[in-house]
Amino acid sequence: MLKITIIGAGSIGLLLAAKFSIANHTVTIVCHHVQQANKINTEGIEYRGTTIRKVPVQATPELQNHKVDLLIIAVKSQQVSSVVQHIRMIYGEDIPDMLFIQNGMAHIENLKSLSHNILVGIINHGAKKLDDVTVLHTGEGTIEVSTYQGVPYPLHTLSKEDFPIYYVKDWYSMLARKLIVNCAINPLTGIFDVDNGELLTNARFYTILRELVKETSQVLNLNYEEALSNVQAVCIKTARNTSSMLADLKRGRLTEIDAITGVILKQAELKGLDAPYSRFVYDSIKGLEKKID
Ligand SMILES: NC(=O)C1=CN([C@@H]2O[C@H](COP(=O)(O)OP(=O)(O)OC[C@H]3O[C@@H](n4cnc5c(N)ncnc54)[C@H](OP(=O)(O)O)[C@@H]3O)[C@@H](O)[C@H]2O)C=CC1
Ligand SMILES: CC(C)(CO)C(=O)C(=O)O
Repeated sequence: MLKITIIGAGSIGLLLAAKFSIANHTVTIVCHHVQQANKINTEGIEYRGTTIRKVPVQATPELQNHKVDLLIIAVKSQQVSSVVQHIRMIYGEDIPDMLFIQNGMAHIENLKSLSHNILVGIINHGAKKLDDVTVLHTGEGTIEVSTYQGVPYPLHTLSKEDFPIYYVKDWYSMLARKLIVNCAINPLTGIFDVDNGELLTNARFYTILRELVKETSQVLNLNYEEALSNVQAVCIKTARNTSSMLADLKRGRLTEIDAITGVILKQAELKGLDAPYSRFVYDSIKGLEKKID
């Protein structure tokens, strides 16, 4: 059994903490606020999926210099930079193996200064934090992980039949595949205020979705047909999901648009390509964020 510390007690942090604790791993979750840590320590985490379970989990408001097998960084992309600095401050050079699970690709910039064992992953689950101790598993899927650098702890020990984790050889193509999904689904659901499935069932939205997939796959030099069928499959599988971007807008929070569409716009500029659909959705989401201010 592994010793795991999870930094970030939001939707994904709570989901992973509950699932790994149910599987008998020793999990500590680092919360941003002391009240949440206290609540988890007294009440545990309530996992709501096909079953409902109260799971005892240890929580702390401060990352501690404990030897663990794996440090999972489950914060939003824009929070990774300060979390990495904090990890360095607490652990010095003796940092445990780390797993970063953010959407998009912007967090990769923050990993370049580290010379430690690093895994990156993509989460194909839907999760929603209902309150400090309750997480709703809104869409069951898989987790894919890949080695970004070094020789991290083999993750197959964490994989379970009902919560599978697959190893992927090439981290870049794994993240690029997910990036196209997020570039297409997240901003459009945010702009139109619809669940993921409606991007397929509404013919006008679907036309725009296809153009976005065409444009982003061209910028990333990936096959359009494969990318489109992957995006369609995710829309079907997560048809009733509120995307994380729409959820952030509804909660009055900044979105991960810079880590998602922002990356495509930078790549397009470097390659001298036009990306008008991406530019449009980027500015639209930034405009919606301003409305929240
Ligand atoms: N939710 C989902 O279904 C999916 C999410 N993802 C990706 O997973 C990542 C995490 O998403 P999600 O869990 O939804 O995000 P949330 O915003 O729900 O969770 C992030 C948590 O990290 C906390 N946090 C921020 N900074 C720190 C810090 N310095 N120390 C400790 N905790 C901190 C936040 O606290 P506070 O709220 O106080 O800022 C928040 O509780 C994102 O990149 C997202 O795109 C991918 C697929 C699906
Ligand atoms: C796969 C998808 C689009 C599921 O909603 C997601 O990753 C997100 O919402 O950020």
